[in-house]
Amino acid sequence: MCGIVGLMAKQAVNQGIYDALTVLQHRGQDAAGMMTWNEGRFLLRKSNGLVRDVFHTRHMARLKGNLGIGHVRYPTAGSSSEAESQPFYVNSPFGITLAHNGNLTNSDQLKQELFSSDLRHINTSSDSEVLLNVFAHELGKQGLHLAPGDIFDAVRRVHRRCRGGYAAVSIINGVGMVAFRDPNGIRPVVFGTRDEGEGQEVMIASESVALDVGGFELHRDLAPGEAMFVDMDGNIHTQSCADHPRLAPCIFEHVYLARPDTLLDGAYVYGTRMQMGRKLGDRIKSEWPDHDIDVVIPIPDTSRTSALELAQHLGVTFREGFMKNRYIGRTFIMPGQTQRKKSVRQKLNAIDIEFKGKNVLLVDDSIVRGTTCRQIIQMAREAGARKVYFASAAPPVRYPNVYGIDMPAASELIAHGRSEVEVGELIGADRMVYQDLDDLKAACREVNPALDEFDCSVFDGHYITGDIDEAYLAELEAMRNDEAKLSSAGDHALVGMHNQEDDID
Ligand SMILES: O=P(O)(O)OC[C@H]1O[C@H](OP(=O)(O)OP(=O)(O)O)[C@H](O)[C@@H]1O
Ligand SMILES: NC(=O)CC[C@H](N)C(=O)O
Ligand SMILES: [Mg+2]
Repeated sequence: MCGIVGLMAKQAVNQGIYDALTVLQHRGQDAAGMMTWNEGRFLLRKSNGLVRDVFHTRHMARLKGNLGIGHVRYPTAGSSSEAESQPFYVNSPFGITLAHNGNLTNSDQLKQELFSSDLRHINTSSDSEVLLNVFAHELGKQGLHLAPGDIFDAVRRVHRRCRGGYAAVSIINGVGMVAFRDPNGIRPVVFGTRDEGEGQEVMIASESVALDVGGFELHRDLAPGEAMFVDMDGNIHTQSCADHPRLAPCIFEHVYLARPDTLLDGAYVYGTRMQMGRKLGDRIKSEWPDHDIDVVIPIPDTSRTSALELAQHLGVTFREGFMKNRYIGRTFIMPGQTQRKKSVRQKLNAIDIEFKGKNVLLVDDSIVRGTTCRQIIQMAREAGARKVYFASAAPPVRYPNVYGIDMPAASELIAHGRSEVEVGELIGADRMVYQDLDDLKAACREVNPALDEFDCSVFDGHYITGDIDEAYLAELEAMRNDEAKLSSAGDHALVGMHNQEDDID
């Protein structure tokens, strides 16, 4: 769940891309990058860090041009080296740059094919570099003069070759901007336009909030398997490029990943989270009608929307019992468990008077590794709570994610192989309440009834791309568990080939 943005405007795009990336920062805090296109040349700045730390005034001044793409990264493949931050670039054919949100599940096989049949070299361990090269190779078959149909044909072959979840935005030197979404629509991507008197300007982004901030009118989501091409005059061309498209978006976007003010596949995330709160309230009403909850307390930030609705639905007082340090980012998407653990207490502090002598129901949007809830329950007890109950607006997370969320190791998931009651005992709760998976789906459908299928793999272990088996998951776990990532942390010292001398500071 990285964030991507593409912008074609009538004036310089650097500031517009920067602003969009800051709005998408919640999708990736590890690295940020921007590639602009100016008079036939690409200009790049990318580095590890938050948007505000990566782009300084001197970088912004050099990122010239009316066309560009940007990325905020939360790695799910390869290393966290700067060299694997995005956008990526390849010189043939034409000169192409690409930014990707998602994760390819057949990237090893593709890498092999790229080398042995397509005569292309992949220089990093990033699956995004693989995706770019597959796209480049397929475009190369279309000849020198690209019509929209040529680009769509190339994307069609990309879909045939690539497996997994992917939303990508790309610039082809001198030709235009391209975006495409995987045939299952797992990862989100939307587009919109703005006209400030000089003609149509186009923005493509992971979430509609980026368009809101830039003053763009949202047109719609890209459909699963659909590609979009914006020519150099700003004309938009779209075409479905998948053989069997079906919409099965990642339901975890609604649970945690996306901002509440985002509209995803026709459903406001704010609305779906409210419905999650109501459904959870219903479950408490039916399974625990004689509950003795005095107060409902959210665990900021993401659970707030559901917790407030749950409290109202139950008719119980809602109170903000934890104060959040606004200068600490999201803990779940931090790279290592030590950092994640330390950050919970740095981020959240209890307000004693809301806990003293009370039976509190703490509500979180989800429990993944259990890092947050274990410490929060402890803090609630230290603050004087009599009973500490815990509710999760999502069902138990029991299976790894392979489509762009960094949950690669089942053994690190607190609910893996455990019942709901066992999780409650392990985290030290006096009672545990989880959302039911059918209720979670129903919560989303209540906001947009057209949403039929979802990728719910982290909850039900069903991988909709059909290519995931035990061996794949075992290999992924071995490669990307926290310890393995820690031992490759020295990768930060790698030299990135992308850096121009004046990019390095
Ligand atoms: O069980 P865990 O492994 O701790 O993961 C789940 C927690 O992590 C997320 O919070 P985060 O701090 O990332 O972001 P938020 O401020 O948006 O809630 C999520 O909202 C849960 O609180
Ligand atoms: N979270 C993502 O979308 C990650 C994109 C890509 N797989 C990377 O690791 O950079
Ligand atoms: Mg949270």
